[in-house]
Amino acid sequence: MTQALLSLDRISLSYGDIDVLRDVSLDVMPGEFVSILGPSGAGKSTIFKLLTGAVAARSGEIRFAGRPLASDDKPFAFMPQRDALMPWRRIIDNTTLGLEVQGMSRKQARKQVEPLFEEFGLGGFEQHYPHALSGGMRQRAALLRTVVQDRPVLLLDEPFGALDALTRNQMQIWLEAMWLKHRWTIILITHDVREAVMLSDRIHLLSPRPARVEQTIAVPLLRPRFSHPTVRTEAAVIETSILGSLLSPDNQEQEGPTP
Ligand SMILES: Nc1ncnc2c1ncn2[C@@H]1O[C@H](COP(=O)(O)OP(=O)(O)OP(=O)(O)O)[C@@H](O)[C@H]1O
Repeated sequence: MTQALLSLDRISLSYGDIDVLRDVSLDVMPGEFVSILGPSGAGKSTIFKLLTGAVAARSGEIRFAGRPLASDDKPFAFMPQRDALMPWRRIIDNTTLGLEVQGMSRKQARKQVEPLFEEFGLGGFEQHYPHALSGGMRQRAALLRTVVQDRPVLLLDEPFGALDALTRNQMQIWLEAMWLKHRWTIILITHDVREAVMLSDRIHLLSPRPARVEQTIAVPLLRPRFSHPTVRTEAAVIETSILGSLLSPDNQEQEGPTP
């Protein structure tokens, strides 16, 4: 059996008195597209903060490639909810930012990102500023900045949450095509059940806070999914079942005060 690339084993975490994660266990296989789905405030973004070292667990273990994750291990490239493009930097220089932070010169970093602009649908926009780009283009630029860091795992925190429905759908189709080509290991946080079903190999469904993994759902649908009419029908059945779990009375209760 293939070894998990990443595993969280019984992770618990609090912010002061607020219990956020309680015994969260999940794993991600190499090259897998995994989603984390759960109610608002459950603790989804906290899992990414934990992986990127912004917060520490009270108990439990994170393992990466079979070893406990050390504090100076940096196997994750993180794309935040908002694109976080710097308005005063041209798109090319926004996409080099992650590499520059790692210590690469801007000149060298530009050489690395330039060949990828066409593939990310940004060809010809290298010298533009972010305000001149559509919402979808800005998200692709933010994803390009994340991908070029060449880390083993991409952490995408609701990357399409702020987009209109049509652009969002186009971005999902594009992301699946890019994933099929590159086979990145992706963890996607989303509120959108259909998005999780259409994109993921597996979905880790969180309970309300304090979060634990309520269910892990395999999505064994053919790919590419968006161009298969029968896949859409099968996806709708999985989506209905997940919505049933999320909306069940057990899943509506929150423990303690909402901060
Ligand atoms: N720095 C912090 N200090 C105190 N409480 C926090 C802090 N960060 C997050 N929280 C609380 O922890 C809980 C989990 O937050 P988190 O952002 O991880 O949830 P989420 O599932 O990503 O939410 P959403 O889907 O709404 O983005 C929330 O109740 C939030 O208010």
